[in-house]
Amino acid sequence: MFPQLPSESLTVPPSFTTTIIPSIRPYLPSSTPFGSVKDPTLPYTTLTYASAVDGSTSLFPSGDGTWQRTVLSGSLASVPTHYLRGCHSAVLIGVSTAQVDDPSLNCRLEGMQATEGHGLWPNRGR
Ligand SMILES: NC(=O)c1ccc[n+]([C@@H]2O[C@H](COP(=O)([O-])OP(=O)(O)OC[C@H]3O[C@@H](n4cnc5c(N)ncnc54)[C@H](O)[C@@H]3O)[C@@H](O)[C@H]2O)c1
Ligand SMILES: Nc1nc(=O)c(N)c(NC[C@H](O)[C@H](O)[C@H](O)COP(=O)(O)O)[nH]1
Repeated sequence: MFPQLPSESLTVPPSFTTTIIPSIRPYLPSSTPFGSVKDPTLPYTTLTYASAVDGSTSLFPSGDGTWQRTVLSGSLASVPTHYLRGCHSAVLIGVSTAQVDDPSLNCRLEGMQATEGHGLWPNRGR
């Protein structure tokens, strides 16, 4: 059994504000001047994921045939995840993630306005 991903509000460590935010700010949608975007008619997209050392993003138990919610990262890694959620208009996930994780996809970072979940996922008939 894996522990649940943390659902409480997340405290921002001072080092995140002083070192991490300045390094990712140039890549955020709100900081990117239209002139540097190749095609401004396309959505500005940021890819974020957690992976194990072998590159896996989730357990897929053989015999079962379904994805399984798999906790790979800790609460410290949740801080940039939620910061990015707060900087984007929507979060796109796979349909299996919606089925297996039932994620809230909101921003629970202290000091950033808490947003309602605003996830999108491909339907593919499910
Ligand atoms: N670690 C993370 O950061 C992270 C993030 C989100 C979800 N997850 C986990 O991922 C699992 C579900 O993932 P999902 O929602 O993307 O599943 P999904 O089944 O909805 O989507 C996977 C898609 O990838 C396609 N695909 C499979 N192999 C391919 C290949 N070789 N080339 C091209 N396309 C291929 C499939 O046809 C399918 O459409 C859950 O267990 C969830 O917990 C992990
Ligand atoms: N950062 C991160 N570390 C992980 O170990 C892991 N498995 C994910 N993957 C995404 C995860 O599977 C969930 O779908 C959402 O992180 C849940 O989102 P909520 O907290 O409910 O808003 N993401």
